[in-house]
Amino acid sequence: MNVCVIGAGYVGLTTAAVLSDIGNHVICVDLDMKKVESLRKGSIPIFEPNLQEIVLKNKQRLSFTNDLGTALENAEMVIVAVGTPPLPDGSSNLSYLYSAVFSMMKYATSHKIIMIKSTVPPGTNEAIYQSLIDQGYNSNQFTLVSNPEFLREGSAVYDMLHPDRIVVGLHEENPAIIQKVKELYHGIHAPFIITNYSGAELIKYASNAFLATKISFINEMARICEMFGADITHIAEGIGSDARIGYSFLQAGIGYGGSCFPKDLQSLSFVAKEKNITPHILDATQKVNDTQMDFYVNKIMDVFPDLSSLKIAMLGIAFKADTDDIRESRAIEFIKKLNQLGCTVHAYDPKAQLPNELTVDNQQHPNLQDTLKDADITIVATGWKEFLTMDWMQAKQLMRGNTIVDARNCLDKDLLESYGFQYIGVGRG
Ligand SMILES: NC(=O)C1=CN([C@@H]2O[C@H](COP(=O)(O)OP(=O)(O)OC[C@H]3O[C@@H](n4cnc5c(N)ncnc54)[C@H](O)[C@@H]3O)[C@@H](O)[C@H]2O)C=CC1
Ligand SMILES: O=C(O)[C@H]1O[C@H](OP(=O)(O)OP(=O)(O)OC[C@H]2O[C@@H](n3ccc(=O)[nH]c3=O)[C@H](O)[C@@H]2O)[C@H](O)[C@@H](O)[C@@H]1O
Repeated sequence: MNVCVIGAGYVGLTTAAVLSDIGNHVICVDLDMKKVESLRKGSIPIFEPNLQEIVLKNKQRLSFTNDLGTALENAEMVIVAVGTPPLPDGSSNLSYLYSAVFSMMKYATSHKIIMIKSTVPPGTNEAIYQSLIDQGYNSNQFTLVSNPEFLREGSAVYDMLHPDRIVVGLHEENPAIIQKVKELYHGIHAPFIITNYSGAELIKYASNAFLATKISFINEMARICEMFGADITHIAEGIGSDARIGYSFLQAGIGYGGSCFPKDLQSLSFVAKEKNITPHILDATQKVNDTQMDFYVNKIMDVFPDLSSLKIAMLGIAFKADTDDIRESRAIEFIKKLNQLGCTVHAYDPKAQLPNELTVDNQQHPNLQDTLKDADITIVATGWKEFLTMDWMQAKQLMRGNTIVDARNCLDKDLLESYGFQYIGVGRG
């Protein structure tokens, strides 16, 4: 199928690459000239495992442009994957989405299936549909389909090739369009869930909210574990072995970050409150997440009441391992908090960069050795494999102090203690 993807970010670029890999002809359009130029040269502007390879492999079927008109010429389907970032009041900024949909309709000279992949609050697809009708477009010119995306950064290519489900939200029953969506994803095996627009929108929000709630739940349990000398990793194993609960998303730590969980929970809470529903669980989930950082900071300050003269090494800047994305990164929040307490932080990440505003008070190093040298405390804020497998005995020799803060509960506590480290995790007995 001939497809146009609007937006070449984490989702748009992965979508374009994977759809071309399974046989579609894809033109990906982005407003960002630099991004498009770099993609045309075969260079991927983000770090995402296997994405570079798949883009290069499919260059016969995958191209990039800034010109929406050209991108639309032969496209039967237009997939919209632009950002829907949070506004200060917690609601979603839908201006990029509206702008993308309405500018593409101005250029369209034939019927287009418009597939909304961006994450949007319930009611958005219906509102877009109505706006298009109000502006005089009709069903001979467009069919609007909601198709939320469930990929994770760090495994985006794999997730898109192996989804647990493909959700399709429609305005009304439309077997021909369902057939087209199946054709688009030909070769990808997953159950199709067909629903209406708000059903699809809410499946997406509810999935993220449920996963975030699992994280806040285990973080709250970790706090309780500390009071009773229990180890949260045993609790996670014990409850996870119940198939009704499952093992995933039960890793306690510094809380969830990233460009989606924080914004999607805020946005869902916002629309619920607008409809006079009090979102008790969503609010509690966010409250636990917002206070988890202080829980760690207080534990550190119990050991070091004055942090101001200490050298702190921060391993991990990205919001999680295997990505360069620093949006809503808890590691960055941690650094800001430590700066407020008078510390300078020496940071290292295999792929992510400190934002400019933090390079005034802190330093980023190109390797672990320089970061750890003479550190009083080392904080592991992101579970990169490099940190899990590094030689901690050597790290101890490089450091001045012997305190390890495991902000992801991802290290071997017993091994570190046997090396003479003082280990601070959360809920570790
Ligand atoms: N990042 C993720 O892991 C996931 C994100 N999502 C959702 O997907 C959407 C996109 O997220 P990301 O890819 O992370 O965003 P992003 O910020 O990485 O990429 C968005 C891209 O859209 C481009 N853009 C904006 N307006 C445009 C327009 N009118 N025409 C052409 N290009 C335009 C921007 O220049 C940017 O390159 C969001 O709604 C997000 O919530 C859903 C699942 C996973
Ligand atoms: O809508 C989205 O954007 C995406 O959001 C998440 O994906 P992502 O944000 O890439 O990363 P996750 O692996 O879900 O991690 C999110 C945050 O939770 C934290 N986390 C995760 C799991 C866990 O057990 N504990 C925990 O603290 C991570 O460190 C990270 O900060 C969802 O997992 C995807 O399904 C969804 O498509």
